[in-house]
Amino acid sequence: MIIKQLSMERESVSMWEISFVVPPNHETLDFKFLLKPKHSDAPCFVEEGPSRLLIGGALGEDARHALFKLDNDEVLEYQVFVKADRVSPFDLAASWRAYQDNFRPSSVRWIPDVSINSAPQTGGENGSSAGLELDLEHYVVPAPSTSAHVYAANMTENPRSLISGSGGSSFSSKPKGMEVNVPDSSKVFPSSGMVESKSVGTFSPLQKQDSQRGIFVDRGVGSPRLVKSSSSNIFSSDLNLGTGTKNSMPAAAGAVAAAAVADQMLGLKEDRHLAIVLVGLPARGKTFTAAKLTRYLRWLGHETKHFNVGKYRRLKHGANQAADFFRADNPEGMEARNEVAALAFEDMLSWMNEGGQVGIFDATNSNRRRRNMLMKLAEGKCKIIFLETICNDKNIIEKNIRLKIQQSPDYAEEPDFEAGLEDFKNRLANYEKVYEPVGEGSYIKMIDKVSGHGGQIQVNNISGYLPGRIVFFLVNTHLTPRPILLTRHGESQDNVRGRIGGDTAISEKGELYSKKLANFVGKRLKSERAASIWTSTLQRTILTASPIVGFPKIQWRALDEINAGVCDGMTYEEIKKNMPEEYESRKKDKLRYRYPRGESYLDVIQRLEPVIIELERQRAPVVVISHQAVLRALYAYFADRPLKEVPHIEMPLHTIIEIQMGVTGVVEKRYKLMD
Ligand SMILES: Nc1ncnc2c1ncn2[C@@H]1O[C@H](COP(=O)(O)OP(=O)(O)O)[C@@H](O)[C@H]1O
Ligand SMILES: O=P(O)(O)OC[C@H]1O[C@@](CO)(OP(=O)(O)O)[C@@H](O)[C@@H]1O
Repeated sequence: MIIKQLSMERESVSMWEISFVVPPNHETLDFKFLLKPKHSDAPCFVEEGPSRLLIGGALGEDARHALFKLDNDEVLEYQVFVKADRVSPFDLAASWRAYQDNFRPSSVRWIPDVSINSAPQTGGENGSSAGLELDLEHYVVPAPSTSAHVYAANMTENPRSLISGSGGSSFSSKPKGMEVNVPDSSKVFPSSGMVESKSVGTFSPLQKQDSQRGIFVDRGVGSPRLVKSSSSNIFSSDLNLGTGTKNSMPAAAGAVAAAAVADQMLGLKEDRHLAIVLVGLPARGKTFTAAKLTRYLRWLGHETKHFNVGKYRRLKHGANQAADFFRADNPEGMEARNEVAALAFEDMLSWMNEGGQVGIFDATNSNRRRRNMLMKLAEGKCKIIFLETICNDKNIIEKNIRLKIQQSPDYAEEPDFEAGLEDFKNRLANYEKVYEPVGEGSYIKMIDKVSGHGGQIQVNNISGYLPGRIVFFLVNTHLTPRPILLTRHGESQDNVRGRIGGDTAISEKGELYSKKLANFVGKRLKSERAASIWTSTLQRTILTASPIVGFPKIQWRALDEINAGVCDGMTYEEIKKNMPEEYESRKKDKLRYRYPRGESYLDVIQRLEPVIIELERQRAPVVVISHQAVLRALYAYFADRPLKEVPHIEMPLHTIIEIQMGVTGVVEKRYKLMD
């Protein structure tokens, strides 16, 4: 679209920009121009006169000037040349929504209209018409803040003993060169982290009180009872087998699979805590892998923490240590590095002693001496599995290194990228000289997992439920970038009536969404050959998927909505009235509450584990059309949200959540196609 301003209004060019607005029946594609203040949030103005028409997907040239009456009765007149091969209904609809919302342009659903003063003279390659290609951006709505762009190492545990006031440190001096720009993870992403109650199935003080009063109804996975009773402590107290601490393992009744709980009960004491010790040269994806594994295990209900020795080093010795600090023949550097490694490991052991289950210990740990030191520290306290990441592809390593210079706090204060690069390569060379691949103990080696061929996993001396799951997870994960689109079905007839569960068809509005979704998917995945559409086995998702063509559709029972058991088909009001105890129990603990003869959110998470593994394994895009509770659980995995938040995550109808899995982790984008 080229917009030419009439000469008399030249001075307004810096103040206004033109967009368009479409009346509510925008499917007919008539529209009006919209004059938007360029640099303020003030209301915008709709063009005077009759609507313009979009004919056959193309906007013919319209010689009519666009007239805008401003508040002060001033009239602005523009000559607008439309030069677009195609104007998308999506653009127009989005524009209408932007107008509808507050009668002002939305900075979120930004409309790539052409600002008056940057209009190209003629429609060349760089002309604005390109901006009018169907632009799904118009549907973008803000996603809740996530840690997606935060360097994973910054999200790891804060050193107990290096943080002022926590005491117990072998470092008595104040950290020198204290890193100032390490974001406090709780501030960046308040919800990152763990289930604060330390329990996903053990009773919390709250539950205990309630159960004593006979109110709380626990139908956690581990509970044998279905009847309303003060049953919450049956499972968990029996399982308090005694590390002698207040958070004794296992703490996962109702959350993790029974086999894991059994392992915790029957295994040796030291086997009840697991340390996954990363091994590898710098820039081999250790922190990346550690963060991903932490997210997976937490989601499954295992208490897991990520300890990054780099963070300890930065706090103790400053962020800008040059490559020499990492030389094996620099005794001071070696001592300092071993010291912070030991400190981080001790912190991890202390946390395990307080009930922590899996510690992910993230450092190079690249020679036997260091690993021996860790094994000594772990003796009788936890089981160690080394996880080595090996990469033989020079191009990938080069890319990783460049990414590291950009992301790592080590180079945050190095303005010269090339200087940073050289220093990091020298550091790497220092590590390479003394690197000894793992050959001892229990280990998992990930070799060339990032190559196009998927690489391989080597495993030695691995047993037990959790190590087995970890291996399975690692076998299936990869870094091929691809989008995963999550959406609820279009509005169902039961949604209209406020009834939960059921298996009704979709409403008229739901049908409209199914068409819009099909359009969206067609556009978004138009260049994807191998994408697939996953639905549940319930009508409302299958019907929502039906207008989508050109992609295989798969029905998963695991994607069916939370089973509301005896409450299926009721409204929340009816449950409150007829089964007040059930209603209250759910309100109190929506995560653990299990509907009589139905499921809890924790049950849903457990049954979704194969879905997560399959989503990790797929290399092509996947569209998941499912239900509110199920999508909350899936989303929580990708967004690294703590379990306690899962039942309360907003999961609106008619909105697509796009998860991009790629080299820097998980990035989210949301599109709202309609209300
Ligand atoms: N298994 C892997 N092999 C090689 N590169 C990987 C692997 N996993 C992730 N990466 C990539 O390596 C980059 C740098 O990883 P990072 O975790 O910071 O390295 P490290 O902790 O080993 O220094 C990541 O951004 C990711 O793109
Ligand atoms: O856990 P709550 O918040 O009740 O949400 C789950 C409920 O959402 C509903 C709608 O109320 O899901 P959906 O329509 O997406 O299948 C119910 O079927 C389901 O019981």
